[in-house]
Amino acid sequence: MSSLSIAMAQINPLVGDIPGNAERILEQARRAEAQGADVIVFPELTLSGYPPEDLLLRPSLALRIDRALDQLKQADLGIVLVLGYPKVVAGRVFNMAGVVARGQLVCEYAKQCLPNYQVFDEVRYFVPGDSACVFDLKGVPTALTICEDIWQPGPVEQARDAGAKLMLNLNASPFHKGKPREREQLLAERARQGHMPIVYVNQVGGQDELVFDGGSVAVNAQGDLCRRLPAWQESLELLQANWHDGSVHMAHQALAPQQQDLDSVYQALVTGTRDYVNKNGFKGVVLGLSGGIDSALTLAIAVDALGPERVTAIMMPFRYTSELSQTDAAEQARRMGVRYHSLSIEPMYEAFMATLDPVFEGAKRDTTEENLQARCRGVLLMAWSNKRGDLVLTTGNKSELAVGYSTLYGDMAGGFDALKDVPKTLVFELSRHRNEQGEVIPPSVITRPPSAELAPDQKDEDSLPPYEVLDQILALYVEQDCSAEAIIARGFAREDVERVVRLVDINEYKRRQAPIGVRITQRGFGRDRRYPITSGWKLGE
Ligand SMILES: Nc1ncnc2c1ncn2[C@@H]1O[C@H](COP(=O)(O)OP(=O)(O)OC[C@H]2O[C@@H]([n+]3cccc(C(=O)O)c3)[C@H](O)[C@@H]2O)[C@@H](O)[C@H]1O
Ligand SMILES: Nc1ncnc2c1ncn2[C@@H]1O[C@H](COP(=O)(O)OP(=O)(O)OP(=O)(O)O)[C@@H](O)[C@H]1O
Ligand SMILES: NC(=O)CC[C@H](N)C(=O)O
Repeated sequence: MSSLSIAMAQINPLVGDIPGNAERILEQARRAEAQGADVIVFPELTLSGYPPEDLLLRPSLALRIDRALDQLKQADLGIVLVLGYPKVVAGRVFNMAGVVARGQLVCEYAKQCLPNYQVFDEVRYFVPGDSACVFDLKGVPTALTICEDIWQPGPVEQARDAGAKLMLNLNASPFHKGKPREREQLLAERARQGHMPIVYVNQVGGQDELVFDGGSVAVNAQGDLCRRLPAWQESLELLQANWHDGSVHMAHQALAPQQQDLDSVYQALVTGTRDYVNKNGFKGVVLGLSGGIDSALTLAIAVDALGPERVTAIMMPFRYTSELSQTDAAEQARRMGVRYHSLSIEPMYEAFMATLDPVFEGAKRDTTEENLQARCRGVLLMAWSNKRGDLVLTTGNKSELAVGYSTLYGDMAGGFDALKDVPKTLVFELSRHRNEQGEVIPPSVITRPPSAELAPDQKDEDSLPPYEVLDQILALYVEQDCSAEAIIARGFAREDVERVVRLVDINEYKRRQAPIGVRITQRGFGRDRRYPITSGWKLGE
């Protein structure tokens, strides 16, 4: 019998920072070696980060990767490195996993299953591999696979047939609600199918609209979960295995708890916001705090992501802003300990109207005046951003973005929208959930009916179906691709469905100009939903 100590390195690489990622790899490898690990496993495309998108098309890619691999080979490590990188071979790019041992690249495996659905478009960049890679790891025949390879039955069966007794699987598997459970079920099935344990290492952290939860795990050949790393943080943990009677055996070891859905979604929003702000070098964030629930939840996320000292909230009252909105906003800012200012938009609104009145020639009031209020606020927030170097957080939720219930260059002006993929009903649930950990949002913000306060006594539900109904229709239409008729057949009022579906379709132009935000569902308004703006498609079908 011999023992094998496997370090699982759940790291947060920075996309494109190949030298920096090589340093991160070396730092983790030295730590793992000092703890006695034989091998260290990193996530998919460790050197480039995931997804590198069109950086993969840059002419200097091969040179940069070769330089980093040379640095790793020359590092004089006693531990075996298993890492991922894009590899250019005769002008074709492979999504590669490589094993570096004793200063040599001892074997390489090219990903065979290239995901090309939802947010993934690997076929645009990579050529698939066609064979298993089994190498000797302290006497154990060990196979490599990369992320999507494990979502299909082929590569595991192929590795088993090639004699592998252990599988190391490198991942960049983005989060959506429910995904951690889905992955663990899948891994159990694959381990049983391959008759071998699988060590699954995922990356963690935010990358533009994607967020990676980590949640790396190891399952034994029977499909039992033996190890789970904590979600939403970098983690380096050692996994002990024994090799005897021709099999790798793993006992149950520490299992970080699996989170409830609301916890994991909230953490996804916090992680996505934090990494966007930090990785893009912003000092902090600023947002308009209206006393409504969207900006309240966005503020809580920002503070949990960055700490109160990096967050500024600005209330910008107008004649329709209620007293309650102003006291709630000030109270929430106090509870969260953030910088708070109140800047009236009355004078600038009046100045715009005075300029426009002669050319509008007494035209009746409509949404023009409402949008002007939102745009005055957008101008102030962007001025703060320019002067102070803070990123403007917008606050639009998925329901609003779906139906175009927001103002271009007004409340849509900004750089990042934490709630972009969060339906309004989930905004309420998350706000209550956050308050259970400490009441940071004044309860009246959660209990009062939502209003844009752009006209006297305005309520969102005067112009939209109730959010419970709206969100169900949107989930069916946007996330599940149902037709309007199919949604009506499920019992929703024809009038509501036709109106909502029409609004979704005609507001594509607005979403194309919206800031990016954290994707937490299987279908966000981003990389995974690409509709033409100019389109003759009959609405809603
Ligand atoms: N296909 C297309 N391609 C490119 N641009 C297109 C376009 N169609 C219109 N446009 C442009 O877009 C303009 C219309 O968009 P926009 O100016 O945004 O204005 P619009 O969508 O007409 O109005 C904003 C709506 O959002 C509501 N709102 C505003 C602010 C906050 C909230 C809230 O509660 O969160 C709700 C407000 O009550 C109103 O119903 C048009 O005047 C035109 O310039
Ligand atoms: N009086 C205000 N002071 C500061 N910011 C405001 C004010 N009114 C609106 N905003 C900004 O514009 C965003 C959209 O606000 P609006 O009230 O129109 O819609 P909402 O979707 O109900 O948002 P919220 O629930 O945050 O009020 C707000 O989240 C906030 O960032
Ligand atoms: N990077 C990948 O291959 C990811 C694809 C995979 N199905 C996942 O989401 O986990």
